[in-house]
Amino acid sequence: MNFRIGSGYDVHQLVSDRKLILGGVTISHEKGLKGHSDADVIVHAVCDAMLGGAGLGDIGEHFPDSDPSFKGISSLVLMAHCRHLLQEKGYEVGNIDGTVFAQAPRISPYKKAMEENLARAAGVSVDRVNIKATTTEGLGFEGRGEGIGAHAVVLLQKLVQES
Ligand SMILES: Nc1ccn([C@@H]2O[C@H](COP(=O)(O)O)[C@@H](O)[C@H]2O)c(=O)n1
Ligand SMILES: C[C@@]1(CO)OP(=O)(O)OP(=O)(O)OC[C@H]1O
Repeated sequence: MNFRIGSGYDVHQLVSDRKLILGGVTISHEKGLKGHSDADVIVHAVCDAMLGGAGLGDIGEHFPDSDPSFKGISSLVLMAHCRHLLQEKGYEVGNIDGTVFAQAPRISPYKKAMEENLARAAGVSVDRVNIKATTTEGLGFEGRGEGIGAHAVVLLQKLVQES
């Protein structure tokens, strides 16, 4: 198979005593996301899409939250590891499309920096990464500012064998 596709979804709770890190960018906000790692919800969704596309399970299976070595870790480090797992299966990232569901803060000023960080971790050029954001029009847990959700789709392509 030359191509495979994966999807990922994640949610983290917004709490007062944490930094808000999205796509590897620290964003000034009164609350941050709670988690064992840096709780970078969009990177987690991308990791799950990478792993799912390759038939490699999910992020919690590879990086359990019971493991102290992952406490506070940058999720971009976990994503770079996912890239190596894909390589071992003979795949590389084709493109990444992700969506952040957040009533606040405004994500658009940070999208470019997020795309650059994700591209670096995936080992692809930045034109292969797209990050979108949407409010939920005040509805649901994201709309009430209780948490942030993220969804991602990742295309995987077969690595070209060098002759
Ligand atoms: N946290 C967010 C949410 C949305 N945006 C940008 O606003 C535009 C409109 O969003 P809707 O809620 O009406 O879908 C859209 O272009 C989003 O990129 C944002 O920057 N931060
Ligand atoms: C990333 C990991 C690992 O530190 O922890 P969290 O930051 O809590 O994130 P989550 O999306 O709940 O699950 C994956 C985890 O095992």
